[in-house]
Amino acid sequence: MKKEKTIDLKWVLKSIPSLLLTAILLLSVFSSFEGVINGYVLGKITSIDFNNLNEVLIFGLGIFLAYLVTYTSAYLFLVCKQLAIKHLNTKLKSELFKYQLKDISTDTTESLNLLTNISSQIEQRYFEPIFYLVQCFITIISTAIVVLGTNLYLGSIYILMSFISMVPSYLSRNKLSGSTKDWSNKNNKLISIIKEITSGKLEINKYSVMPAFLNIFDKKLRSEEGAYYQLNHARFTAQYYTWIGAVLSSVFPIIIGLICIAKGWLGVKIGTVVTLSLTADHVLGGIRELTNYYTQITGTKKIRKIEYYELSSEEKEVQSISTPEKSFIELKDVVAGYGDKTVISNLNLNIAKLDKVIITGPSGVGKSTILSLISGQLKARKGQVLLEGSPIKLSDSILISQKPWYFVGTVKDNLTLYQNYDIETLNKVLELVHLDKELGEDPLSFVINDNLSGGQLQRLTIARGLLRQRSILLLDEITSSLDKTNARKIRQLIYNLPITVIEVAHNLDEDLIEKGNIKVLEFDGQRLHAR
Ligand SMILES: Nc1ncnc2c1ncn2[C@@H]1O[C@H](COP(=O)(O)OP(=O)(O)OP(=O)(O)O)[C@@H](O)[C@H]1O
Repeated sequence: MKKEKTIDLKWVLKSIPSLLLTAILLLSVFSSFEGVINGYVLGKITSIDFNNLNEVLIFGLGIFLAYLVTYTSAYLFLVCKQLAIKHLNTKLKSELFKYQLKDISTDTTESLNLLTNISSQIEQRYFEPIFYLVQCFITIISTAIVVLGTNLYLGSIYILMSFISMVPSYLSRNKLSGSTKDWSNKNNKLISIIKEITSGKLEINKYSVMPAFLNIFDKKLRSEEGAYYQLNHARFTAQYYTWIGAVLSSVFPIIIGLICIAKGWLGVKIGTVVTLSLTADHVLGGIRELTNYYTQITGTKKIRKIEYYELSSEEKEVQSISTPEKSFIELKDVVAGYGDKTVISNLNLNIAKLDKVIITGPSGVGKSTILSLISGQLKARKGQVLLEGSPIKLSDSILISQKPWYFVGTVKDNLTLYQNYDIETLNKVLELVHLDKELGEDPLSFVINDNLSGGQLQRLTIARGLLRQRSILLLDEITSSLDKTNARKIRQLIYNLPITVIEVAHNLDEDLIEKGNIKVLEFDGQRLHAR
């Protein structure tokens, strides 16, 4: 099921503790005086009585405290902002990782790109600007009060004209957003090719085909760098138009002010124009910065939209459908495929409880696709995949592939996945998969670190599933990377397990098939025939 999560203002506000948010707002107010404090102090100096030393000293102390409060607030604002960003980054990365884990269709490259590049882009171009935008907004209000207090009419003209500078960034936001997404896609492709080449460097060197791969790498690199250049070019162009807007918005009010002086209108004096031009610059500057931050924020719209495909909730109550008594796993008129391609059409299959079934057939006909359907990884486009009459779930089966998953850690951790199980149960499953005697005196404490064979890892994965009492074991070509002896050993083990087994295989062990009463089904791409 396709889902979407957007990192937006509501998400940001919910992620920061309210006390910290209040502190940031208050500190923004106090630090906003930075823009007007010089003008205010210089203005006041003209009205001091220099014959009164007390008044001079009180004024001196007053301005010292005003500067101290303003700049201490500016410092504390930065500290609190960074603390808030720490909260946001932690939540963002942990949520992104969570979505990546839910989404079985994404690969490692996409996950890495999201957790590193995209999250740092969101930090720098969304989280940071939000705080500066708030600070700018408050600065604009406090300076606007001073400007309007100097001359209401001309001051209003200065402020209204400053909005011209917002137009270019508003117009360029879509272009910027598109360029950001384009760069992100190309960067994704570059990371992907780096991963592919580095993981295959042994083969590449063995067959002396490095130049061809370097050529592909160069092409992707050029494409990514080109997109990065286009992104920055779009940013600078937007910035240039913003500057032009800002120039127009500061020159027009000066001209109007000068006309007012010439005509003797609105009580404007040369001093008013000078004062307004000096202080109003901070309103303008604030608006210019505000539009800049606004441009950055809107430019991240596409990368803040996280799309993921989640399997439907496993806990959801499912409606039971009546099925023939013997049927355990049932595929009913199933249609399935990938993208535009249909691989399975109207397939029917019934497997009884504890059956041991091998599915064989030509390469590429869809045998693994049948396993993906039964494992719950792939959803049928039409028809039903049922377990005892209810839709099959991801958690109903154990799926073993050629390359079993493990992590560096003890056998116990790899079995329990940090859940609580008693030692006796753990030893029992190790015994079932014959791993109890191969890993030294204390097999549960054995540390796995690239030191187990493919077959041992497959058996460890089976034990992991047996521990969780899964009733179906799905095997996808597990013996293709094992030698004959090991392949036979693992099959003997599997065929004797008290659960339902479905194996996809090319190489069959006819001896075991006969002795174990194993059913062999041949898939020709259309139907499954008993051999
Ligand atoms: N994730 C995927 N995305 C797109 N197409 C896929 C995907 N997985 C498989 N296919 C395509 O579906 C078809 C069936 O693939 P599948 O792996 O099920 O066949 P198979 O019979 O198991 O093949 P083999 O015996 O070679 O492993 C193939 O044409 C394959 O290219």
